[in-house]
Amino acid sequence: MSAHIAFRGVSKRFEVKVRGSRQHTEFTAVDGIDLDVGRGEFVVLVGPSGCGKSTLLDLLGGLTAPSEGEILLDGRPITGPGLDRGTVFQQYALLPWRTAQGNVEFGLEATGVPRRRRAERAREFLDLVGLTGFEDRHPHQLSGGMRQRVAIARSLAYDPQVLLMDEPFAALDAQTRESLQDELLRIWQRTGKTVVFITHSIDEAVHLGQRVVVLTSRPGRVKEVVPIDLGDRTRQDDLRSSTEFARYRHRIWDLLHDEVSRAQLQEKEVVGA
Ligand SMILES: Nc1ncnc2c1ncn2[C@@H]1O[C@H](COP(=O)(O)OP(=O)(O)OP(=O)(O)O)[C@@H](O)[C@H]1O
Repeated sequence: MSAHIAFRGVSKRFEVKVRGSRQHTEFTAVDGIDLDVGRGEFVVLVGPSGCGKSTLLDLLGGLTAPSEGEILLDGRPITGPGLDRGTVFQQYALLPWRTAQGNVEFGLEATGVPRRRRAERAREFLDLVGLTGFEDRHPHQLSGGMRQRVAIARSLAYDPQVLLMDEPFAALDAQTRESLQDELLRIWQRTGKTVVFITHSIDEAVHLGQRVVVLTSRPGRVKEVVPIDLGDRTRQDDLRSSTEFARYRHRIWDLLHDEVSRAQLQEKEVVGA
């Protein structure tokens, strides 16, 4: 199961206090976002710090509502959180007192799946992320990469249509990160989910995305959408050192470079204000 996502003129403003006064002012985090993500597509969002990437994911998750515009999931507006969307954050967000198995089952408890079926399903998805044999370990007995695999298994087990990933591999070492990227691509191919993935890493964006959406500095707008045509990445050993990979990396770096400089200037203005 997967779903089509449509952002239609989405803006998000926050009320913020004016420093040194009781007054509030409006702060535009993202502005006029129009974007379609196809069923089963893997889209990566990149942009300078503070450009509104997490805000967009919160909107998709239904944790906040747009100030303008709407987000449609298979044509229906998102009005709140739901089991049709699963989220994986940078921090593992696992329950420390539950085993890997217990954490994955936890995700299923809200869905009304009977207990025995929950256990089977949890085992199935722990197997999918390569954790067979680790079912009974608690989070503190697992490595960072393994914990993130549990988080992915937990999100997939209740069969959401969309997987939302907010820098899920940012806290991991380079090798673990690369192997989890490959694993995620294999899981995506097997499950056919629509994936929206946020990262600060250009390499990660090129490696994972079928399209990379480059956002402008604050307020976040779509600067450019770059289609990445690298074929089936799971079948190529040394993709990251290929010339096409380098070309995409350079293209996105170019697009981001100006925006990052602008974002740094904005930060200086805020600090100096
Ligand atoms: N609840 C809130 N109230 C006020 N401002 C907010 C709120 N949430 C986010 N912001 C502001 O909106 C802007 C976008 O934040 P967001 O976290 O979406 O950016 P980001 O691109 O994910 O940043 P980073 O890459 O650093 O994680 C920031 O300037 C942030 O301070």
